[in-house]
Order: sequence, then C-alpha cells, then structure tokens
Amino acid sequence: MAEHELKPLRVLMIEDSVDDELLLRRQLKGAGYHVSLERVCSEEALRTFMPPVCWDVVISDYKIVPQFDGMDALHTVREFDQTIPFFLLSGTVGEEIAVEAMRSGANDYIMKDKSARLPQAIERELRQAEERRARIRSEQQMDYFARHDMLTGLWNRREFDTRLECLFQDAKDNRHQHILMYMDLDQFKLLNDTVGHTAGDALLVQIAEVMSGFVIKPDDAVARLGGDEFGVLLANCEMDRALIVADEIREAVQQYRFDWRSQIFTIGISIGISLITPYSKSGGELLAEADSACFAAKAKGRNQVHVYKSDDLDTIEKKHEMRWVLAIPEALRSDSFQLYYQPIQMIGTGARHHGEVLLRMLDQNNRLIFPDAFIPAAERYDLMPAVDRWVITNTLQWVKAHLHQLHPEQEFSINLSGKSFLDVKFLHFLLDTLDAAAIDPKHICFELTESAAVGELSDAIKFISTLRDKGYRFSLDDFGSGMCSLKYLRKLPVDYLKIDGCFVKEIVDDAISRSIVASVNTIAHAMGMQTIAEYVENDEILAILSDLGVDYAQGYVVSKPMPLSNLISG
Ligand SMILES: Nc1nc2c(ncn2[C@@H]2O[C@H](COP(=O)(O)OP(=O)(O)OP(=O)(O)O)[C@@H](O)[C@H]2O)c(=O)[nH]1
Repeated sequence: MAEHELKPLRVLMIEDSVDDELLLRRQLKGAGYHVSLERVCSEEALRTFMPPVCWDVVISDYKIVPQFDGMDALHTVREFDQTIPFFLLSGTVGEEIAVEAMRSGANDYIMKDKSARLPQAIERELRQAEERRARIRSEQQMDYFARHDMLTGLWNRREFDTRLECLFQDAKDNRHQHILMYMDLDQFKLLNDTVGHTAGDALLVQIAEVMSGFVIKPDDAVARLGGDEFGVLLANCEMDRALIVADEIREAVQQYRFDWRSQIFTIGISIGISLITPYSKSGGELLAEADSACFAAKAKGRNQVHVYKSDDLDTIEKKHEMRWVLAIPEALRSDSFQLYYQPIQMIGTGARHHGEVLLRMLDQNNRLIFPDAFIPAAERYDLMPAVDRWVITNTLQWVKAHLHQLHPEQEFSINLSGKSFLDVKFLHFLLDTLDAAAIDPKHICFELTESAAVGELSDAIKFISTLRDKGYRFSLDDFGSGMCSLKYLRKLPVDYLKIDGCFVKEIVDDAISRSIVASVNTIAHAMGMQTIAEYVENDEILAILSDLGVDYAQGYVVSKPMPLSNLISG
C-alpha cells in the first residue's frame, strides 16, 4: 500500500517493551494505518501525554511495571477522556481481570497471541467512539440551548430560576445572605419602534456584555429573563455592596453609547433589589419582590435603583396588579365577565338608541368589579387583546340574538384597546367575527382612545379605514386629554368625537373648560364628526351642552350603566 493511502492513526501505547512497540507499529502499518505512536510506561509519563495531546486510541499492556498496571492506566486515561477507545493488549491476564477492565471502561481486551484481530477492533471502536462523541456533542449543545439565552448568550430564565433556588436553599441551610436584582431597560420599546427590532436585538447583546462585566465570582450569575429584562444573582453579598454594584451597573448602562448605523443612542435601566435571607419564603416570592422593586424604580422616574420593602406602597400596588394577572385569564375561562351598557342620548331629540358596551367582572363572591380595578393590569401584562376578543365575541352574539327586539337604529359602541388594534392578527379576528355575525354594520361602532390612536397614527388610520369601508362606525374616546392631538384629528377618519369627561364635569363653574368643550365641538363639526360629551352628571351640564350644540350626552343624568340584558327587559 502506498504511503499516501495509509489512514492516519495516533496511538498512545502504555508498554514497557520496545519489541512490543515495534511489533504493534508493524502490525498497524500492515493493516493500512500511518501510525504516530508515543510509548509510555509510568503514570507520570501517561499524565503528561493525555490532553491537550489528542490520541485516536490507547493500547495498554497489563503488566507494565510493578507499581503501575493496565488497570491503573485505564483509570488514569478515563480521568481525562471518557470516549477514547482503550484496549488492553496482554498475554498474561485471565478472564477475571478482562471482565473487570471492561466494566471499568476498557473497550476491548485482546490476547497478544490473538493480536491479529486488533486492527478490526480498532476500526470498530473508532467508529463507535465517533458516534459517542457526536452524541455527547449534541447533548452538550442541547444542554447549552436549555440553559442559555440564544440572543445574548447569557443564562436564560430557567437556569436563573435554578440558581436562584440554590441560593435560596443555601440561605436557609447555612444562614447565608445573597442578592437578587431584577432589571428592566427603560423605554426600550421606543428604540425598537423607531430604529427597528434588529437594532433592539443588537442593543440587548451589547448591554448583556456590559452586565457580564459585573458578575465575576463563580456563584454569581447574570441572565436575560425575557424581552428587555435581566436578572443578577450575587452570592454571599451584603446589601451595602449590592447597592454599589447596582449603581455601577446602572451607571455603566447609562454611559453606554449604542452606535447603530452612525446614530448614537443611550438607554437607562431600572433595577430592583431583594435580599435572599434565611427567612425568604421561596425563589418565586423573591423574584416577585425584586420585580416589584424594579417596578417601583420605574415609578420613581426610571433609571433608578430601588430596594424591595414590604411596606412599599408602589410595590403593594404592583402586587395588587399581579392578582389581576391571574384573575383575568381565569375570568375569561370561566366567563366571569359581564357585559354592561350605558345609553347615550341625542341631546336635540332625547332619543336613546345609542350606547356604550362596558365590562364588569364578577369575583368569587359574585361581587361586581369595575374595570378601573383590572384594566391597568390587563394593559400592563398584555391581556387586553384577550379581553377585547371576549367582549367582541359576546357582544356580537348578544346583539345578533336580540336584534329583532331592538330599535331599528340601535347602535352599540365597543371599546378597543391600543394593543389590540395594532395587532394584525386581531384585525383578522375582528373581520372574521363580524362576517360570521352578519349584523348590519350600522349597529356597530368601535371606540378607540385618543392617545392610542395618535400614538400609532398610521396603523390606526389603516385599521379604521378597513372597517369603515365595510360600514362600521368609529368613535374617538377621551378626546382632549392629549390636546396635542388636534393636528392629528383631521387625519383620523372617525364618526364621533367623545369629549373628555374631565372638561365636561367642570363646564358649569369653569369658563376655560366650557370654552375647550365649545372649541372641540366646533372643530369636530367642521370636520363632519358628531360629538358626545362624557360625564354628564346633571341637568345643568346637559343644558349648557345643549346651548353649545353638542350632539350627544352620556352620563348619570341620562342613565347609569346597566346589564346589557336590561336593554330588552327594561
Ligand atoms: N428587539 C427585541 N425586542 C424585544 C424582544 N423581546 C421583547 N422585545 C420588546 O421589548 C419591549 C419591552 O418593552 P417594555 O419593557 O414593555 O417597555 P419599555 O419601552 O422598556 O418601557 P418601560 O419598561 O416602562 O421603561 C417591547 O416592545 C417588546 O416588543 C427581543 O428579543 N428583541
């Protein structure tokens, strides 16, 4: 066989006999191998030849020197490498040792007088070793994926929870004290929305690097907990040091200059800290504390560090919110929401064929809960689209079932949250549900808040136009609360303008409120919209609205909200 046709084979031989080495070299060459071989005959030498040197196979004699035999060699090799094929090649040992060697991790045992079968065994074991290595590589890769965040390379939420659990347990068992930090970038959405998701991703990666610089001890950890949220664990750390580290992280993030296509951006970070002590209740509770503290840091104006305190008012509010986060999906599942209806009166004629659909929740004791209790939490935790879907589905079902009992011009206003109408999937859902209900569009109006519509003007216009083309009407809610929106108003193709109740309420005593209502009314009419005044609480307000020429009134003087079903029974 020509030299270049030989297969390379790196052999580490553990053998005291030079003759046996020559024999092996000859035999392997005869079997088609180009052999690079190193022979050692002591544990010390063996250790120096194990990694970082790479071998394909280890072939060991059994009786090497009195104080070092084949079994010792096997154990030493396995200390370094679990997968390399190890052969015991000996003329002296019996079956018992052979079995023990195989049990201890040898791949084969070959008698010297039967060494002709060695090349075949090497071939087989090389193949199997490669398979073992590939399996280990893929297991390691899976393990990496399971424990790391793919974008930043930091630990992921799952690994963070595991490590937090270990520190929690350690605090309990050994009365140690550790630190948990929960961090959330400030106004990250703004960067995402203005420069794009790819820029947002790049910033997250770079901020992750900045944070990694602060986590240096082996038991410390930094993780990306999701979105723009990060967690840090500092083992055996006092609060004084934690405050210093947290402020250094905050400062480093704030000082960081993010360069995206030659534009420079800066970002802040809000940090909540909680102390892991022997008295902590659970990892989950600690995380909720740190999250609450982070929320409190945001509430204090962002780019702040806040330490969790159990009597922290902001935190308690947040906890309160967290209750709703569980209660809302449960209410959706168990149909514990109820539809209410508040009539809107045409001021000129007194007709009441228009009204707003409102939402109430029934708690476990059948007490009625008003939306201002749960809507802020639903908005913050992305539950509004689900709530909106429930309202739409149930309102349309009810209207379809009772339309024959209603006034021919009856109109229902359904509220839509900003999160919903900006979601393309939601528009598809809405169109499908409206098609399926097949209700004459003149009966349905959708209410959007001024701030949501102006905040995402072009998406809002697209959404409104799609539905208006089909005949559905639109109402702009809370108009006036933003006041910056007058210049956008002409771009929004809506049918009704609801004048913010805070001006309407004051209309009797406050001349400025009265002139704001008058101006909004005039502008709306000039744009071909009709006006609805909210919070019309008494006849005096109603009379002034009538003088000003406002078209509709909604409020206690007209009617309090009532169950939707009262519309046909009452
Ligand atoms: N680029 C990028 N954005 C993400 C990723 N995951 C979540 N987001 C976005 O991150 C933003 C998180 O925003 P929030 O934390 O809710 O709000 P914020 O703008 O940071 O405002 P505050 O937290 O109140 O200061 C949202 O716009 C998400 O869509 C991601 O993997 N990459």
